[in-house]
Amino acid sequence: MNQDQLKLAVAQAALDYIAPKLAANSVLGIGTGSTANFFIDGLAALKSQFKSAVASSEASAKRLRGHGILVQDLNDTNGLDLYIDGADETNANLELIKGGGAALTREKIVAAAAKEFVCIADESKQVETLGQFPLPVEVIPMAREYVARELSRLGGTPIYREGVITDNGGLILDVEGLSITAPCELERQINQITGVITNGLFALRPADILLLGTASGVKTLKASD
Ligand SMILES: O=C(CO)[C@H](O)[C@H](O)COP(=O)(O)O
Repeated sequence: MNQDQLKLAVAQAALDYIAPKLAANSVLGIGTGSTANFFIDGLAALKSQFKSAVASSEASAKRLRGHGILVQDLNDTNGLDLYIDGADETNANLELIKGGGAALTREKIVAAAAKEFVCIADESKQVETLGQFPLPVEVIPMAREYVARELSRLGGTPIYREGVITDNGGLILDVEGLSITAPCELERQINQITGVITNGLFALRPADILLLGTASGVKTLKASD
């Protein structure tokens, strides 16, 4: 199976996982990226079984609406039942790096508001220690170089993702060369830097369940399985 086939398989597994949990008033948080897109396309068939979706990006909102799924503003909901999204990296604790698609801040907000976070990823995303994938950090534009200097002091090499402006008007620095052995601590530390909107570590709010696409089928993993 190639990577796209693995992504499709985990998207289908996520649809099977959430289907029995859906109710007429369910509001779903929906992520961003190619794996999430497979999920959104499959979700169209279930649209009569839940109320609405809150999207973690304008791109996902557009795709959801294209399938006739009602998209709500998070502020108009009373929280989310489930959040389904991909990841750039995951470790055994289901701590993640996200933000390869520059949607990390809204993804983190949607994750925070959700009762259950279902992560869907192919096996290339599984690592022992987070940090092989450069850690995205969203910053206020005028703080870009200041934040970059502070991130260098933490031992990383920040690279400005040129030409990218997030849905929030922020910029992205991708921090290379980090070996993240204490993800919660680093997540807090980076968020303390003035000018940082948020960073792509999902350790303080990790996934609750990981559906991992492997050559031998989709595995269902919980933290430290
Ligand atoms: O965090 C994300 C977007 O900001 C995505 O979940 C992450 O980049 C994975 O993307 P893909 O499913 O295309 O591999």
